[in-house]
Amino acid sequence: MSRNKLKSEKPDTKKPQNKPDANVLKKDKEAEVKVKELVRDERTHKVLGMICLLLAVCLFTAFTSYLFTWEEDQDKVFRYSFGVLFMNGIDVDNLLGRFGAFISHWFFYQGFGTASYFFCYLFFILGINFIVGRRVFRIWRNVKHILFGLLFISTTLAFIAIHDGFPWGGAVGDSISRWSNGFIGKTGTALALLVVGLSWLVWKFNFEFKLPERKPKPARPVPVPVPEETVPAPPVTGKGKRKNAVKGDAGVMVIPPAETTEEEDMQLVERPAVRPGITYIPPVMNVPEVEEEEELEEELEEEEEEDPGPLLYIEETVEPSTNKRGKRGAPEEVAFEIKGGIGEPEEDIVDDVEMVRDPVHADPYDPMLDLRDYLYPTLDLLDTHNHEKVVQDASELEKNKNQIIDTLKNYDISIQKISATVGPTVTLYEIVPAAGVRISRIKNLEDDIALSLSALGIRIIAPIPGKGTIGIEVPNVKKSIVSLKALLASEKFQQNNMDLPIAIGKKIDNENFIADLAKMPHLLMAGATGQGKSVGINTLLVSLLYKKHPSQLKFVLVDPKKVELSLYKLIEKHFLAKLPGEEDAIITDTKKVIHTLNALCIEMDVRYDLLKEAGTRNIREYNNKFGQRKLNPLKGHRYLPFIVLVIDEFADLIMTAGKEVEMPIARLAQLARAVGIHLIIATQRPSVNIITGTIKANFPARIAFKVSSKIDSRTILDIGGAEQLIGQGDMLVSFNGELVRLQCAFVDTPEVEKVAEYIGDQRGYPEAFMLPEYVDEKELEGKEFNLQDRDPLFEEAARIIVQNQQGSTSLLQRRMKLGYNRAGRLMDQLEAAGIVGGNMGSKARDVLVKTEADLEEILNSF
Ligand SMILES: Nc1ncnc2c1ncn2[C@@H]1O[C@H](COP(=O)(O)OP(=O)(O)OP(=O)(O)O)[C@@H](O)[C@H]1O
Repeated sequence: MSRNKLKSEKPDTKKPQNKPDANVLKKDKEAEVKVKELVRDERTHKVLGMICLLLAVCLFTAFTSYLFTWEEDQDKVFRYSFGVLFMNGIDVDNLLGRFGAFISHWFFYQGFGTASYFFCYLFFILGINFIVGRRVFRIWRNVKHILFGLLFISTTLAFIAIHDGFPWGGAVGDSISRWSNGFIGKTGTALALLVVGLSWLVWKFNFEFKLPERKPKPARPVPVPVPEETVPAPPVTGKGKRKNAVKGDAGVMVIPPAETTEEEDMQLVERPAVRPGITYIPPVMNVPEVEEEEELEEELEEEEEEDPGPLLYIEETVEPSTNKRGKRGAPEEVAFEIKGGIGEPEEDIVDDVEMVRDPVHADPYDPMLDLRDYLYPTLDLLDTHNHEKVVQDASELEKNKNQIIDTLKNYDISIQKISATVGPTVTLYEIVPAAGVRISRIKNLEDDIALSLSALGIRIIAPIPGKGTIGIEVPNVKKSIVSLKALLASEKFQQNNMDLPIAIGKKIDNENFIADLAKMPHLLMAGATGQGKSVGINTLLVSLLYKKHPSQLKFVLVDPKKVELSLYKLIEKHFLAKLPGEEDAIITDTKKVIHTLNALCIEMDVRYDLLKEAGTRNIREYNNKFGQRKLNPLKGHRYLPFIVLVIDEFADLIMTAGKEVEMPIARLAQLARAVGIHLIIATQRPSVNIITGTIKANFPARIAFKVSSKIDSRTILDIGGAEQLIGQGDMLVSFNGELVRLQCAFVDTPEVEKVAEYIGDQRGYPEAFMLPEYVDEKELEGKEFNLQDRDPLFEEAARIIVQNQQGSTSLLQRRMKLGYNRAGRLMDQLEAAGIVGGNMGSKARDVLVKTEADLEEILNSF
């Protein structure tokens, strides 16, 4: 393996003046990072949690003991005040000794009386939240309740037990009660307390003060065409109500179609959300099965909106309606309220869990919360690589310019104007030929001009697309390195909104070339050995690691050379995907490559099914919808991370496995972009038997490092030129119909190692992302099965297939949560039992049994 070491790394002798300052800054930043890490550290939270719980228990013990010992201890606390804490000779009866006696006296007598127990509760919930690591209790809401409780209960108790020696309401309750007695009298205070207490209960439980409805008299003969009572608004606040809305038919508010008058129709036009005669179904959680719903309720109960799991979803079934009386206010109110809830700051949400649980009020699902503490790698892990500003000798420029002019003159080509753009490794001389000079003439003289300029790597671009000029690229004598760090620090990289941003390199005009791999949508790289391919792959992978969260991206790494990508093993539990049961996430064995590629095809098919069911066209829309909880995880929906497949030495694979590798790659390349699977394929030998027509046709974005022949250049880019590159990361990128010369960004192996370690040291998922199981059809073929040895899930699978009239293995996988192997075996058994037809390749099998009754008959006959 080439260790990607800079060939000419020199110690930096000329340190700039301001260097020490930069170091100071760096250290400060590190210290800050450490403090932040400490504050975010799970263990710090757990320790804090335990301290809070200890405080809660101590206070509870001291308070409870105080109830029985206050008379004995009060004198001593009065007499010695703070001294009671420190004077050894004082005997107190409180279970927590002098501390207990003092603290309880302080809370009860000087504070809030019995309401002080709220403090135990406060420390308890803080402790639980810290220990569990998520907000089991909502602190702000509880603090509001506690404050109210402290004031209300202490005042009420002080008011009731005004003459009792025990400090029921403490000094606070006593003061408020006395002030109120003086202000509005005892009766006024009693009434005020009653009203406040009742108001709180009403606010909390939202009792209905409805007079019993008059039941329609069934015997009454006169037909009433329209019911008198208005349609109640779909419930959004009461818990029970919402539950009603969820459950089955009862939850779906169906308003019978009604005839409208012309006038009403006119109004309806103005309010397009409400049209006559259409059923209105409030946007509720549409859970298919009651058990599932109950499970969901429990989950939500635990979760609240603070930790949004994937279980909350919304089925988009809102349809407009009206009722006869024109009481469109009811449904509209709901819609209005729902909208109002979206985007409200969480802590400001009115104090009712139900509203929060209303699907539309729920927070969007954020996949990043799984690893919420994840820290993106920092730029200081990367090196600057004696990155100097691109400067070129004025004399070199002058010399080249004169030589170009002279050479062209020798061939009777005169020019109007010449200009130069100095890039990191190459300078572009742009020539405007004199009127009447044919461009093809210059093009034909390419080799002669190169010879005359006696420099390697001259590339003539005649004409430069979009300009009427001719370009001559001449390598610089002194080349500068483009460090990946500089690219990643650029605004273009930091601020972009791309799905999979990759920093590739710098153009000749020093503009950073940053592209979206998701748009490419796949990338083919070729280059002779030692020209910068491995560095190129690292550059791409590292730029993705700097921008993506582990929940958003997974790599499938194929490395037949076994050493190039091994560094990434460290991030297995964060960013890598692998086959179930495999030990190594980085695939080096050809057989396993075939399995992995086929597993990716299955993942692609499953994703397509999910997208179809969700009515979305691509992964972005799908994930958005899932994020808004509109897709039911119980139906197999899940957040889909992007998957980037990287194959480092494609030629090796094709040589050993041929079609078996080519077929799935071609399938993936053709279809996988919409479902977020993207391919980066690199090869040393870009010959036609390796980069076949099918592969080429599906890889519109291609990168060529220096190759050994013009033919190779044509194979990869469809045009010559790559053979004239100068190596060391000099590349041509063909993307969006344009051919651009770039200097690839450089990232050294130790830097990649540091980034991988930085990520690997953090908490990851329990294991790598699992790809679907793949079983070789050939291995299954010819295996007769005895119907007596049916899979225990056979009957369930048969019912699912017949109910859905769809003979698809992925349906079984999703519905029954099975691996591909088992679902495939089940399908074969169903075929043997005559329930489904034969395998039809990528299409679903025919379902031969049409009704469930027929199926039951078959099942009973076994
Ligand atoms: N972008 C770059 N900027 C500067 N130097 C580079 C760049 N890319 C590569 N190099 C130099 O070229 C050397 C070889 O690069 P690299 O290992 O990527 O080649 P390769 O094509 O992967 O070779 P092989 O196929 O034999 O592994 C590196 O060690 C480095 O010194």
